[in-house]
Amino acid sequence: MVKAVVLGAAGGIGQPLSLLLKTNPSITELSLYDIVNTPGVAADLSHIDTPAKVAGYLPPDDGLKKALTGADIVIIPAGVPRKPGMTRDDLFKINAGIVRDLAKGIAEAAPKAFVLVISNPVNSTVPIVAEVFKKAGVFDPKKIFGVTTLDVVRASTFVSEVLGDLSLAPKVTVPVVGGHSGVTIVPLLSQSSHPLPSGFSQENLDKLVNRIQFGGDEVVKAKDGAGSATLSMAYAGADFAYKIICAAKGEKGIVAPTYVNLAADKEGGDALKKEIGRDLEYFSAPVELGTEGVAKINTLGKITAHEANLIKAAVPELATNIEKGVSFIESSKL
Ligand SMILES: NC(=O)C1=CN([C@@H]2O[C@H](COP(=O)(O)OP(=O)(O)OC[C@H]3O[C@@H](n4cnc5c(N)ncnc54)[C@H](O)[C@@H]3O)[C@@H](O)[C@H]2O)C=CC1
Ligand SMILES: O=C([O-])CC(=O)C(=O)O
Repeated sequence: MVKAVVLGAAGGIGQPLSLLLKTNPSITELSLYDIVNTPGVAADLSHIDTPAKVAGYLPPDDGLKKALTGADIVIIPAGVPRKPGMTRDDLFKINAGIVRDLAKGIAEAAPKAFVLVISNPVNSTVPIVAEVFKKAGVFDPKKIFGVTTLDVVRASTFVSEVLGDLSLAPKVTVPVVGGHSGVTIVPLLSQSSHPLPSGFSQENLDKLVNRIQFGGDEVVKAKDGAGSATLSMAYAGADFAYKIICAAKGEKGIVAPTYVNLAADKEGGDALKKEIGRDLEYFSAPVELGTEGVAKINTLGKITAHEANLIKAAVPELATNIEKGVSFIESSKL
């Protein structure tokens, strides 16, 4: 029995994500919460002939609490998306408060659930969830994840395009580490399961790295004011949620990059901090998932001098983003 909850379920990501979760036969209960429209989305999805029992909730009558009670996994795509010209950090003003209040609800109604944060800016919203949980006395660093899977999905796709064969995309794996915004997104292309063509120039490598780092902007620009990535994000979010569920059920050897509190695995986290040369509290690293969430944080391993420079460039911005999330909760009345 697995109960999955989507907070922000009526939105651009929320709806297709809920659809994909409904088609996942290992989910037996699917609970949809938003400030609008969830009864309709839930009624629609409930006609699909898969096992999950679907229910929609709105804020009145303790809707958040009802949606969350008994949750095994909570996925949060609630909040506003970017428009052209905005950075993810520009979303902090609105999304920080939304994520804080939802985290408070989770800490009260489902403190043991796995929490997957999609809402941007992820580099700051994950610390926000963690700080709310700390204040509530229910913090378990193994169970809170920033979803960076879309960066991994993009890297697989763009590398397979470079290789001239999109049919390779599902098999190409590239660890993408750091965080989830601009230069904090660091693809370790030297560790790609499918190496880049021999003679691939530095100029082309720079272009490829830049495309992975700013893939979100590519979509924001193409949507021209109508929001940011929703369908590819729903795919990525459902994929990561499925990995968490499989690992929770005891499947071994599932490793995925995700943005976590490095205290989740002290030994691995400390080794990673040494590698990156800074005592960051959060970082997206390849994480081995287990029955309790984070089982092991892997280090970056062998990287090139160019990749080391990308990490160096990512670290100060990450530190600022983390601090911003932490101090937001320090100064919030909960
Ligand atoms: N982690 C990642 O890789 C990605 C993250 N995102 C982020 O995901 C978030 C959502 O994006 P979209 O779905 O495109 O936006 P959207 O505006 O289409 O949907 C957001 C939904 O959140 C709901 N919402 C607002 N306040 C809420 C509250 N207090 N409680 C519950 N629901 C609430 C809205 O009613 C709306 O249905 C944005 O912050 C966006 O930047 C988007 C793409 C990728
Ligand atoms: O770019 C955005 O604002 C949405 C996002 O995080 C992404 O697509 O990676």
